[in-house]
Amino acid sequence: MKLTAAQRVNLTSKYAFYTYPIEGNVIDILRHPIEGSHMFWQSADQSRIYLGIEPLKQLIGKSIAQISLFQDQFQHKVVNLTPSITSQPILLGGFPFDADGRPEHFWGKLEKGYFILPQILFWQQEKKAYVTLLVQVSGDVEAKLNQLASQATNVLQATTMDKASLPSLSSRELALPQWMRLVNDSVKAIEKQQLKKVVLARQLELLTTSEFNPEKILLRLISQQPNTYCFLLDDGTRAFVGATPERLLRADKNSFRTASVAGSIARGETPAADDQLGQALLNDHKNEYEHQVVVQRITRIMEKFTDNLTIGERQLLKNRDIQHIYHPFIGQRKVGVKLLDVLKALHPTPALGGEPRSLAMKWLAEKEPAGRGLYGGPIGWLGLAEDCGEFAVGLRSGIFGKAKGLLYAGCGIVAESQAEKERYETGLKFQPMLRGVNDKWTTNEL
Ligand SMILES: C=C(O[C@@H]1C=C(C(=O)O)C=C[C@H]1O)C(=O)O
Repeated sequence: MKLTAAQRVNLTSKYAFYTYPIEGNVIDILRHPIEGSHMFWQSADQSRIYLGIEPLKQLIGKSIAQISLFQDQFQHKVVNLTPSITSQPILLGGFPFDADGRPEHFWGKLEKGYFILPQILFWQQEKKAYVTLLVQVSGDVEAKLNQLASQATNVLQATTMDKASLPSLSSRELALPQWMRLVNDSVKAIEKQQLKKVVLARQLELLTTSEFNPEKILLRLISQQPNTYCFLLDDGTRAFVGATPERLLRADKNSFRTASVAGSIARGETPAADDQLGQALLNDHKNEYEHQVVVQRITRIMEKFTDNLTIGERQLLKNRDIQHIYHPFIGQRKVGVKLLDVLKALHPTPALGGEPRSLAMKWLAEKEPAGRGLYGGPIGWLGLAEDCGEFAVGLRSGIFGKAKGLLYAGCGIVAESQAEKERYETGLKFQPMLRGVNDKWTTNEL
């Protein structure tokens, strides 16, 4: 297959980029072996898919402010703004839940944030697939372009990986008694009115005698979990993989969108049972309170950054294994407000941290049994030329090495919480990843 250039744009005095239409779809490329650092991201409505490989830059352990500065510096160099936002250079990656939180060394280079500026970006919009190549304009540009084009072609033409058998697995809930005690201690702190809400996470360790294949886990998640953001961020040694239902922020030219997602219950086996569970969730005082804490904070923040903020109707967000209370938010961007300004103000919402924010973060950093790495952090893409992009909350996820994986799940604790019920709720939240690792497996077997 030969790539025929559709469009060349000299975006900056330093970079040019070339976009080519390709056949097929980007998800199928995941069936080919991909070496080195790369990231895949698919929006929950599947309207936008990215697969970035061969990074020109890796930005490791950078704060939101530092990534914002990188974007500013890039924008200052822009001499020719592309007419379409779809084929501009983007950063792909994730921020940590809390860079100052408890360490968890298993995350390796990903632990405190990891972004790539891919030279080869496969992307898909409205069912059409493209590849955009980013070339530095110095030296022999033609040779560099040819080199990248042949690398992209090799990936497109590689032989599909075998349908390897599912790995043999064992699992272990880590620090469970300690976590249950922490639920009780958190309830006491809430009763003393030190805290209003805090979200406690725990880990499930997976071990295999063979090797985990993160791409295959991702492919299973894509087919098993419609209506979720599916992602994989791989630095070459560790892969963070997940299928999250929660939008943190989407920025288009004129609007910002976010969502409150909090309050959870299982799915029912029949439509009637499912409906009954959904109604029970909507009518439950504890879950509604957990949700309202999130709505109030998000409203306060979004009012600062948008005009005409609209909060959509309260509804149920249903995923394969779990349903949540949910409100969509949309507002018009105020002039001069950047995506990352809003992201910094929103993260972490009380759906993942707690209320008040700083007290909850201190509580988690001191008391949670393990560090979260990128779990619960923003994961997504950022347009460098035009300030658009989308970040989801990195939930229903896990970090994988060759023979070990760590899954994470959390739940909101308020005064009415009971440790055993919260343990059950986190069990439900492990389920999507367990299914992704091995579709014959459910938490009932833990
Ligand atoms: C913390 C998680 O989920 C978050 C907590 C929820 C809750 O407490 O009900 C619901 C959705 C998410 O905002 C998780 O999945 O790990």
